[in-house]
Amino acid sequence: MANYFNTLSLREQLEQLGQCEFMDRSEFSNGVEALKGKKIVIIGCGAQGLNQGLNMRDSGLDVSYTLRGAAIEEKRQSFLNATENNFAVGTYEEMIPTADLLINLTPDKQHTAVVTAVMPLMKKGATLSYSHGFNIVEEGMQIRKDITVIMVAPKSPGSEVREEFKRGFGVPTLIAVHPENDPEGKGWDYAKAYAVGTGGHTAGVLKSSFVAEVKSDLMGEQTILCGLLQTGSILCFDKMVAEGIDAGYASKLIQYGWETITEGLKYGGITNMMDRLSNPAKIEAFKVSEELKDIMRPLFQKHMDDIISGEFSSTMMADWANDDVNLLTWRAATGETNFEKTPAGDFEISEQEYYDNGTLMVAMVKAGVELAFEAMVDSGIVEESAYYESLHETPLIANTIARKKLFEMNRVISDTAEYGCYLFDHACKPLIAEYVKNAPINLIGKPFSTGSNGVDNAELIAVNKAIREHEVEYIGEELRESMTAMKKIVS
Ligand SMILES: NC(=O)C1=CN([C@@H]2O[C@H](COP(=O)(O)OP(=O)(O)OC[C@H]3O[C@@H](n4cnc5c(N)ncnc54)[C@H](OP(=O)(O)O)[C@@H]3O)[C@@H](O)[C@H]2O)C=CC1
Ligand SMILES: CC[C@](O)(C(C)=O)C(=O)O
Ligand SMILES: [Mg+2]
Ligand SMILES: [Mg+2]
Repeated sequence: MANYFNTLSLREQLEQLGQCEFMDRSEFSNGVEALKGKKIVIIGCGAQGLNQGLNMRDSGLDVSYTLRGAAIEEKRQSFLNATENNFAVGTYEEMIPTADLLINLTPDKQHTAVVTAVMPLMKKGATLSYSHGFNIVEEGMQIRKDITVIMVAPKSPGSEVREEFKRGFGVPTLIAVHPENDPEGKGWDYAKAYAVGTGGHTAGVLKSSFVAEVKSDLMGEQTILCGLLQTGSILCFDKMVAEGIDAGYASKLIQYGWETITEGLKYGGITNMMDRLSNPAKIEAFKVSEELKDIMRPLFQKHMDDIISGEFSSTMMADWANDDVNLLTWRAATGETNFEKTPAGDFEISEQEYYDNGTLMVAMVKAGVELAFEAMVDSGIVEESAYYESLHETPLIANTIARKKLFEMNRVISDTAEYGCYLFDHACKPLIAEYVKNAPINLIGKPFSTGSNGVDNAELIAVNKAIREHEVEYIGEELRESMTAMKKIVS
């Protein structure tokens, strides 16, 4: 199998990378109709499998699960996830021949083996769905020609796919139909109905391509969504402790701080997050973010370049073939960091204090969102997609850190995201460690401005203008207009 993207001509690559159309809510007026009465079978009941299935069942669809034999015999967690939620579960042989829509929600590393095993059992004319297109795009998986191949990719961890749905909202979702596999022309109707079933249409759906989803998803998860939150957590914690701040306080400020400050981001973009700071802190955070952007820009660009060229996927697949040695080593090292090992202390921290004492964290988020957005757009990824993959999803990942720190984030995200997160973190930490170490103490753990809140008018006006005029702010304002059902998480 060859990397599918690399087999395309440059013209085709650019065409597929740029495929992205924001779908008006009226396009979902038929709701889940196209899948009503169809038999939906999900393979795997993990982070996405369980939560997508719960949403789809609540939306009136007929959902059941198939698991590999050993998972059923040994009553593994995936079996318990499905049965404790009263879903029917069966072996591949029992369930797959009955499926009209078979949804592959196993880890990406397993896709070639899983799809090879299930394909012969699929009935003629059935549909196969993915929530991430790595197997098709980076591994060049070939699917039987009578089978329709679609993708419904929530831009969110599985846990938040469910939590947002229960709040009456959803998560932005990319849908696609594989151009090589749409023999009956039903792919888009199925993908649309599926996105309604998971609640994605309430947040925004992009009609995209497998290629655009894969290249943007890998970039978001490696850099701003997971990689930089990990680097920032470790370095900000060590900095505070080195400056004599109570370790329990530092641990709590970071564990819950990302969630709190990025809630401001989700509601009103970088502008709103920065507006939550005092004027002097905002001016300082702006300067720091510009300096961090200059230091980190080459790293963000390298990740984007390696993702586009296929260098990243071949490196990760080499690790898969090497028993995940890098992944497991990095995972163990993360567990040994001081941040991870220090429990959050018993401190009351108000919502505003997370901003006031987290100027450096705000600057890191601003720098990371803007750099990821810029690198994606420079590579031909459409702004809407780059926005979902950088700004909108950051708070959804931050929610997982609030639950159980980096362990929880890396447990909940996919195997590709976990690998990419560590890869970025290991390159980013040495790059910005000195900068963070030498930063003034009042950038983190203490309020930036303790005395006067006075600032120079001209400087404040220039900073506000620069913040508001970044492209991510324009597209964000437009996309957030249709997010009328968005609900508050941090109160
Ligand atoms: N994690 C996330 O939040 C996101 C994931 N995605 C995509 O969704 C897909 C699923 O990822 P995710 O939910 O993280 O996966 P998980 O690792 O959470 O789930 C794995 C499930 O697959 C089963 N499984 C594992 N190995 C095999 C195998 N060899 N054969 C059959 N079943 C297997 C496991 O069951 P058992 O081991 O018990 O057999 C378990 O039920 C991926 O394509 C991912 O990129 C997309 C967006 C976000
Ligand atoms: C951010 C990681 C992700 O892409 C996701 C939750 O969207 C994943 O692969 O887990
Ligand atoms: Mg993703
Ligand atoms: Mg991903």
